[in-house]
Amino acid sequence: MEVRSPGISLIYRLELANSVTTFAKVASLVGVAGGDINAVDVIRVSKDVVVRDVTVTVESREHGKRISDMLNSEPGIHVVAVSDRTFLVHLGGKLEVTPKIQVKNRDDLSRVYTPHVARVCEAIHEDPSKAYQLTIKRNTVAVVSDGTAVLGLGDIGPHAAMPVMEGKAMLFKQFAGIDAFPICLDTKDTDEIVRIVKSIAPAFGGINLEDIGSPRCFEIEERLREELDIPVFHDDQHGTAVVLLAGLLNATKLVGKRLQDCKVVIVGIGAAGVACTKMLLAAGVKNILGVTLDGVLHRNQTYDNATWNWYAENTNPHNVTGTLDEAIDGADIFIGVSGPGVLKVEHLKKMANDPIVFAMANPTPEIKPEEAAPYVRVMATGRSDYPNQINNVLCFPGMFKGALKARARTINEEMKLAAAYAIASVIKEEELTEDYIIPSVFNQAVVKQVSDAVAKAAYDTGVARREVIHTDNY
Ligand SMILES: NC(=O)C1=CN([C@@H]2O[C@H](COP(=O)(O)OP(=O)(O)OC[C@H]3O[C@@H](n4cnc5c(N)ncnc54)[C@H](O)[C@@H]3O)[C@@H](O)[C@H]2O)C=CC1
Ligand SMILES: CC(=O)C(=O)O
Ligand SMILES: [Mg+2]
Repeated sequence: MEVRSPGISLIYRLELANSVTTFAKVASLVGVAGGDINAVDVIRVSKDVVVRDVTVTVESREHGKRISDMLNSEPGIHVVAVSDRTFLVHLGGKLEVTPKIQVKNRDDLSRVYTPHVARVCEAIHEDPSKAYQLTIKRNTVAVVSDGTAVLGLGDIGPHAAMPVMEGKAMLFKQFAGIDAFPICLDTKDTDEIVRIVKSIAPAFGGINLEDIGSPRCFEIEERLREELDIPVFHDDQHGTAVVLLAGLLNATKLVGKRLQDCKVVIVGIGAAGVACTKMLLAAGVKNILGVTLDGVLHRNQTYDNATWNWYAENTNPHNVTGTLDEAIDGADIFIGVSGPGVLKVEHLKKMANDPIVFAMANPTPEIKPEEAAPYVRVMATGRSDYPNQINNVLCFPGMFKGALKARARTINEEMKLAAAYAIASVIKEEELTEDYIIPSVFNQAVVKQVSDAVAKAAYDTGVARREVIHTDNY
């Protein structure tokens, strides 16, 4: 397995005194310190000094700081500033609202705004379904979070959640042409979240719930699904489950096992873990074991968490007890949706032949692919810098594109299964390899096939509200 270290890209702005040092000296110092110079720009030249921006890949923030301190201590080198290229990408946020038409004169003004806009308002008042034709509703999704389960970072709050939600909104637009608004709520109260989302729903054709901690996420989604007539989709549950199933369909095909016959161990029985389990049960898998921080969920115990009681009743057919150490014995498939470092090499050695490991915690997986490589047949993570990225971004753009296209009132099981099979089918049987069980996010066939399959499933199951699909409009 080819593994690349992602590294951190830093830009060092250096003032170099001409009489004392040279850029060659800088390059040598950075190289010896383990930095990898990727680019050099001259910012300013004078008789005495040259100011250069030197872009360096470093292993960690600490490594970057050591290089900065080392350069600063050298005669003739002054580190003016250090910027992290990732932070630069986020400067001022990643999104803006752009009007589709320009207001060039009073006539335009009177049409897009008062007085003539009033006629459009009245038309919608008379027939609310016209909101789909005359407002942004038909192609707009709210990405709603309360910041309580952001990636694997936990409850970091609504302000800190914004970069992720802006990122999701960017992906909606880039991959599916859907306009999405990041909305981070400063409340963890279930009733209040339901009330707020219902109140903002008129502007949107769908609601993508994101990074809301479990078990509250289950009730929030369930109530919103019942009370709203637009699709409500908790991405961390269903997006993840759809992509997981797609990956497993291909991985099991590759290793020559029937998914239904596999023993599957899932660690992290939160939003993603519960939904992945339900998806696998729906796909016919019988032997699933769920592992929490307290061990394997089993029927001899009653849990405070209602979902875990359901889980214990519906999984673990042999009523295994203990920890991951016991659960992993003879497992064909490991699914990690928990946190970093949960899976050890010792666990891998106990798995059945041709182990399949999906270590999906973000940003740091349950085991590093380079550590697992000698012991697994198929390895996948949630990250974009390793092969086999099992990430819900393969699902949500196409899922909503299909649902909006059909003007579906909900997203049902059939639409999710259709999406999973569509993602899996992007890779032809003869193309399948250990490092290619799931298509790239950048493969344009993904959104097309997913959205077509989802829209078809919406029509087949009677939840579509649009009579004819005019694909050109989207
Ligand atoms: N690759 C992907 O597409 C996705 C990855 N994820 C990742 O999965 C993880 C969980 O996400 P959510 O389910 O949304 O969060 P969540 O907060 O709903 O659930 C996480 C669960 O994992 C448990 N957990 C944490 N450490 C554990 C350990 N060492 N052993 C057993 N259980 C442990 C927690 O107690 C909690 O029940 C995160 O790291 C997230 O980034 C989530 C959604 C999509
Ligand atoms: C990918 C994603 O949604 C997560 O890690 O939470
Ligand atoms: Mg998420």
